[in-house]
Amino acid sequence: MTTPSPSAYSSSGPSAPSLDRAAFLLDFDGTLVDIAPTPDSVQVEPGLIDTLLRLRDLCGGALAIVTGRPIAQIDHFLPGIPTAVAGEHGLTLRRSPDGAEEPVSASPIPTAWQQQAEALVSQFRDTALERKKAGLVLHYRGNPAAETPFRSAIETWLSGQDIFEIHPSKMAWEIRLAGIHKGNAVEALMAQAPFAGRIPVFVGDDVTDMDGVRAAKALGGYGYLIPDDFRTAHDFRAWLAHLGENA
Ligand SMILES: O=P(O)(O)OC[C@H]1O[C@H](O[C@H]2O[C@H](CO)[C@@H](O)[C@H](O)[C@H]2O)[C@H](O)[C@@H](O)[C@@H]1O
Repeated sequence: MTTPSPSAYSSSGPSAPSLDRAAFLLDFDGTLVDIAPTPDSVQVEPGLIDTLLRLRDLCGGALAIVTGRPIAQIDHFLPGIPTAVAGEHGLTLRRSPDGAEEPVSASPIPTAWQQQAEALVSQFRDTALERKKAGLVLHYRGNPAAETPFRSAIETWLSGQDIFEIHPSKMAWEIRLAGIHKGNAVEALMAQAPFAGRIPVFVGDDVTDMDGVRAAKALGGYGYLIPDDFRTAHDFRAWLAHLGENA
């Protein structure tokens, strides 16, 4: 597939296809919202909802959020906004606003790991355990001294098995199912209406987003990372607002 030629929307910032041909697949934390001290304390900037709604209309509904968070959290922060949501780095998928989250047959995290994770975070102030469908996150943003002990504990739990993997996140260590990544979600969404036949534009900020970038580019689209392609998440959101305003 050939790379599409950019349109006039690229006047400030990286190139994008014209909105009537584009599909947007966007990361949440560090991209649509700034990184905050805790997962619950992120702030949706005034104007972002209007920007996303305008964009969704102008690109025929082809707007998806592809996040590491559970889908329910995107519903909380961006209620009714995206057409589709892929959660937990591509493990979970809801293909349409009124559709159901697709059932996932995945191994749950062993109870022993969950119990040890609870005990571990209780030993380090200002740390947190986040539970997911088939994973967990040990957050140490509030106490960086926990980084090494958290990693060591996870490595011990994971040794001798290949169902789960450790992944670095921003001031957090995550356990995920092996083989799950955002690239799968991009491919799945781009195969269905209203995304199919459009040019994917994926934007993210973290290691987990590199699979989304690769998948979008492999489909003949665009993949951008903050801070490589946009200096900050704020710059990215300004670019996004510009796309909507000039259509
Ligand atoms: O794929 P994303 O939408 O970027 O989600 C990645 C992870 O984001 C969240 O954690 C990160 O953001 C928090 C809020 O800014 C921050 O406090 C934390 O230190 C970061 O690691 C979320 O909690 C995770 O579940 C996501 O996987």
